[in-house]
Amino acid sequence: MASHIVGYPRMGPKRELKFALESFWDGKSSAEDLEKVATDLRASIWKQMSEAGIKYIPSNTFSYYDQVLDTTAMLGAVPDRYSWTGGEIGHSTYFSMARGNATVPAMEMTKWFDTNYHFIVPELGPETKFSYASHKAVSEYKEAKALGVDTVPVLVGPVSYLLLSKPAKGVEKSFSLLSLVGSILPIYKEVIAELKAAGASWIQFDEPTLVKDLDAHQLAAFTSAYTDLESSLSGLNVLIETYFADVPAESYKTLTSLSGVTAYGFDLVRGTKTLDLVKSVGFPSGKYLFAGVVDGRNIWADDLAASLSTLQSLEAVVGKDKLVVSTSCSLMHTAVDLVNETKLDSEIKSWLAFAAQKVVEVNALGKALAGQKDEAYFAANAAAQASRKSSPRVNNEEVQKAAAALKGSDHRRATTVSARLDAQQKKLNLPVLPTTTIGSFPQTMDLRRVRREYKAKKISEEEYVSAIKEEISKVVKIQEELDIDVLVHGEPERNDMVEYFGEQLSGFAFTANGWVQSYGSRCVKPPIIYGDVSRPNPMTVFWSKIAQSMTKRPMKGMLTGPVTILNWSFVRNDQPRFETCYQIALAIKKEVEDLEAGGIQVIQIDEAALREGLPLRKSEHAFYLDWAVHSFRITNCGVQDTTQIHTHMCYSNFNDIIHSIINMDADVITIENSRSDEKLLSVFREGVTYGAGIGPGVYDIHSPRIPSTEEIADRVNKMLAVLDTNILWVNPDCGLKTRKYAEVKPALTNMVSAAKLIRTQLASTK
Ligand SMILES: CN1c2c(nc(N)[nH]c2=O)NC[C@@H]1CNc1ccc(C(=O)N[C@@H](CCC(=O)N[C@@H](CCC(=O)N[C@@H](CCC(=O)O)C(=O)O)C(=O)O)C(=O)O)cc1
Ligand SMILES: N[C@@H](CCS)C(=O)O
Ligand SMILES: [Zn+2]
Repeated sequence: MASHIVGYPRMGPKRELKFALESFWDGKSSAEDLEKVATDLRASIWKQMSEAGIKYIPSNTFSYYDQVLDTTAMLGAVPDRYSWTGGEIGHSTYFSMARGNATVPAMEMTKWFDTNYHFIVPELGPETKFSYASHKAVSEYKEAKALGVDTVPVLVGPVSYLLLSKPAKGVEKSFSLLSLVGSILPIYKEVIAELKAAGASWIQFDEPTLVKDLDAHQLAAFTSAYTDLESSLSGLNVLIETYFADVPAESYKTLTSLSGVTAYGFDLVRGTKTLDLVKSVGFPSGKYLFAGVVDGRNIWADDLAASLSTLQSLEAVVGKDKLVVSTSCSLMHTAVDLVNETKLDSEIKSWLAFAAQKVVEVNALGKALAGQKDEAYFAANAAAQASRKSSPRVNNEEVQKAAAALKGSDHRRATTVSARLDAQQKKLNLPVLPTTTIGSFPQTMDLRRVRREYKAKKISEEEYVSAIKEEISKVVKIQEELDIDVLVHGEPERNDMVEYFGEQLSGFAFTANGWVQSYGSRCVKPPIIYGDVSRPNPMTVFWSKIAQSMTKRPMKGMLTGPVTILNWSFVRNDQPRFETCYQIALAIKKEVEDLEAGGIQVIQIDEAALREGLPLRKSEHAFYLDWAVHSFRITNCGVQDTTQIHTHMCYSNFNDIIHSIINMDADVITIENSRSDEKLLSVFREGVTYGAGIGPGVYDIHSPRIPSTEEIADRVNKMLAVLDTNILWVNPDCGLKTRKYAEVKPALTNMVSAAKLIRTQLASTK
């Protein structure tokens, strides 16, 4: 029985690619140095899969930055502003598109479906010229072949590529991206011809948009694209890979009717309904089913007995020789190798499988189906599954009871937001258009070193506390000098806004090397939620009280909300996500109450990831929003009217969920906005009644650019045209942790000047 891997992490087990990239970008190493690291990483991945016995090993899933950007490079679809003059796209043009350069900003980055990975959004218009400008897919295929590994080259499919693109500036309203299908297919045909000439016998097209709600026109694009490619593809086995959810029934029909396609890959972890479709509707005879039973989005060891039983039931439908065991999606969304986790305790470790271990699981399932079951391996797996189910570390009855008691009730603060804002204003006495920041201040090398040395026990607790206090005091002073109204402590004690809380909550484990790529060279280390969640001790109160003691101005307590902790962690798969979310909500509630008791009058509960956690299919939105918003309200429903609750959100595409946001019932919401002013403001223009405080970001923190006072004032004035003066706050888009002080100080100076300028104008027109 054959086995297949959809894709593999690129960063390397110790983030070798990250360090090579950053060193190259800093001019500290050459292109050859970078390429050598990349070549070695690819070789070791192919070797590992080949030695494990995987039959269908992917190539071209490596990337220097992003696979969608690689496709843009392959198609030569470089926006004019990068002044590319043709030929093979080199590092300079490629990284300029990804990161911008001294004169030109980067292309837009957005979330890859509902993952924490970001891709670079192609910008296409009627004027875009396409040409075959990156031979990466072919050269990687040849590179593997030279190492003795015959791989399956992977391409982002043409229809998903177009559906994930955005219309170039100026043609936003008038242009249909799918009209370009005829322009990009000739390039795909050139790539296919070269792959065939190089000896490829399989090709994989990733078409993940097939799991979304598609209309008839979009579905027709799949039929016409693959019909057009059919003759070029003849002689090749063609796999269309879908992932992240089930394929809707209508799309399943279209997909399985495509001619020229040999195989279909389905995510059977998040797409259990596809499993039902295969069984009830049927599967085209003679075609291969790549059954994604091993979860690529998580770190749990597979329940091999359960997967084997699923696979056996599929065998009966598609035939023994047509079933291929696979991962649910690319393994790039999970951690790399459990072998490097030397500090994780052995019981928890026995429950886990990272990418390297998942490759072994896929192969073991394939062999078991072929009658060569490794009994010892399966028995060890069954024992680990049983130990996880019954472990007292997983189950905490008290927490389960408290979480169960939450269901069915509303958990809402007793008074209206306007009454609360009045009560708070009496205490806080803020000016109109109060200024604030989102939480983090620049994370300098020194600060990272202090945290690292403390973790490694190279400095004492005393030295650590004193270094962090000094940093907080510096940040407080800067804000007072800038005359910001509501201060933050700068989050210097936090490695990451989710990992930091995970490290302090019970029911969480954390890794030493469990990095997952978030964008480019940036990685996150999601904590692992393995058991019922509780908060043994206060997590932020110590630092918040110290920070508040340094100033007379209000100091925001700074927490990450339950939905964001959930969405950015590896979550347990033995209970519904909402159960875990309610448990985290109760833990954060205790922290909120302790902050309030400690004299903190303004508490921000970040829900940066609430929007991105929205399910891919509309039919599931209402249920998610209901428990997500409820979880947020649980955290703060018990505070006094005079305690001001803020929340902050990134990715401001809120128009479709504005009523849920209002329903969160926060006193103030700060929103990332500066790249989409118009979008956000249009909601309010359309007459949505909004009475809480709101701070749409007035400048983009992702860019080193310093906004002028006039520019910020102009933005604020635009907002005042649709929002009441007494509810508007002035703040940047998001936290400042990735910026330098040389950028932050002038930008905030201009922000405060803009607020003061408009306050004066408002006072004179009264
Ligand atoms: C807001 N965002 C976040 C997301 N997800 C999260 N879980 N957290 C987020 O904040 N998703 C959406 C966005 C994504 N944005 C970012 C932005 C920046 C990063 C980033 O910079 N990541 C760092 C690692 C962060 C971290 O945990 N650092 C630790 C440890 C530092 C470390 O590993 N040091 C090295 C040595 C390096 C050195 O400085 O010498 C080591 O110890 O080996 C810390 O700061 O203490 C990154 O480097 O990629 C990610 C997502
Ligand atoms: N408080 C966090 C929010 C990031 S989304 C920060 O400022 O970094
Ligand atoms: Zn943010």
